[in-house]
Amino acid sequence: MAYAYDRIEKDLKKDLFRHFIRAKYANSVEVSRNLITQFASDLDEIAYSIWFIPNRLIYVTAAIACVIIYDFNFGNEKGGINWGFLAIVFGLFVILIISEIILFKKASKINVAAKKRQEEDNKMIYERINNLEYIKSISGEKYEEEKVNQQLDATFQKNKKALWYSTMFKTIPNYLVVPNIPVFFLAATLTLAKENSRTSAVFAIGNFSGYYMSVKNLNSEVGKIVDALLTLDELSTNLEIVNETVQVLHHPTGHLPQKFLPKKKQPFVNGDIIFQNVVFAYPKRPQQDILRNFTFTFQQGKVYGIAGKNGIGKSTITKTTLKLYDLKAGKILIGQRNVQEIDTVSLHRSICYQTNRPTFFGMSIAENVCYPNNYDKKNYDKLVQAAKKTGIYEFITRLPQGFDTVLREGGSDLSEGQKQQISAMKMFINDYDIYILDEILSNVYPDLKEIILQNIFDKLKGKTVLVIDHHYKIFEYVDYIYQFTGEKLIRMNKKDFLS
Ligand SMILES: Nc1ncnc2c1ncn2[C@@H]1O[C@H](COP(=O)(O)OP(=O)(O)OP(=O)(O)O)[C@@H](O)[C@H]1O
Repeated sequence: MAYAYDRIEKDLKKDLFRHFIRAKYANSVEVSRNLITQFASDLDEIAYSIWFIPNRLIYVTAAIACVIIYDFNFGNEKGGINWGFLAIVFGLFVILIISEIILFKKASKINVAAKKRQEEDNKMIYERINNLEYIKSISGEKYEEEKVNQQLDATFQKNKKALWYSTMFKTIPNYLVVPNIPVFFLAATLTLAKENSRTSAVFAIGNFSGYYMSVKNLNSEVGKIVDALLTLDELSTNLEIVNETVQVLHHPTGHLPQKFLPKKKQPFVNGDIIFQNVVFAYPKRPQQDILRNFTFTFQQGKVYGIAGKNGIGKSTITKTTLKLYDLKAGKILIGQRNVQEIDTVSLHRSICYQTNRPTFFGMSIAENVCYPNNYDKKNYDKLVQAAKKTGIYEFITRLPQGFDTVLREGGSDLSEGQKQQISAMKMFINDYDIYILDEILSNVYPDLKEIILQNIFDKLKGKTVLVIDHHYKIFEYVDYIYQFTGEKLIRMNKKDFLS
């Protein structure tokens, strides 16, 4: 059993662009990593263009010169034009040009395919990074930065060697040296042609066939090289990706480009949450089962209040619903789908998880509130409304940048109550299927909390809502109240409970 993000981490180890994750944090070693990658990528581009442009020119010019010289030589010897020889030469030319065209087409095809593959890889990696970010933010777990950085450094050193090896011994020779071998033959032919036309004819044929062979070899080599460059373990030689990294690094909010975010999709048909014989223990304490053969159905559209002793496992019910951890046994289904099979980002897009300890990314208030969707300025009015409903509008408008104020990572520049109010804005901006409210607004003063709760529960009508709290006043808004024991949720009489 492992933390969900540990699992994702493991997957990421094998990715080409793993170092990318940390590149989001400026001033880190990743900046230099990316610069080296960019350099290598540029070099590759240069080598590629050199091979395709000047080399072609040299060949074609030299080959035409060669034909003219040979023809003159033969013609002079035999007292006329040697049509047979000329035909052979032109025949070879035709083969050469056709092979050039095939090669060019193939190379372009490979490029298109490679680009598509890279885009897919990028998308997948961005999704995973996003998942990781979610899990970090939602679980409140501290990401093991040191450990990850050490791993990344080791990987980077390994990759650096692989990169230089590839550049020095694969890319440059393949693109520059190999195609120039026939040029040497061509030069030799031209020199010899002056002295001995028969020898020169042999050289001419040797030259053309040599060239033809090398083009043919390159034909397959191009594919292999592009592939080798792309699959270089955990390393990006792709300029586009590097540019994206640079964009991410330079973006004041450091968040991921929208095009790589997974499209919003409905991961389940309704908001029923079904726990089936769930056994769960935290990975750090595997012997201590918190959920012990727990079975329960939370129905779509109902509001549940969950009470219980400290440490009994109320929050654990919600954390397992969010797929933050693996289960020891049993299943959790949401709208008939096993949560383990639902993509984490889609799952978290459909579940609004509010706690008394909200965390924030180092991006603007507007972006934090809209996250994981991108903030669209068209939604400004929605933001204003949400801020008013959560009683934080005055505070935000007093900030010089208002909703565009960039928060410190974690939101350390806000008071605890303000964090909870800003986080609660999410409920008025985005539409979710399931809402988990775990001791929300615990630091907001009682009168304001009352107003905000009224607004929240007005908004959440018809949604599945799980409310966990020790301040039972919030349970006035719920349909059912349950007491959690670790094994069971025991239904309480609402009136008696609240009196
Ligand atoms: N990340 C973790 N690793 C190990 N044990 C944990 C972790 N998080 C919680 N626990 C343990 O799991 C048990 C249940 O915790 P949980 O947070 O679900 O309780 P709770 O009922 O919500 O408590 P409270 O009302 O105090 O918030 C506790 O004994 C806690 O110590």
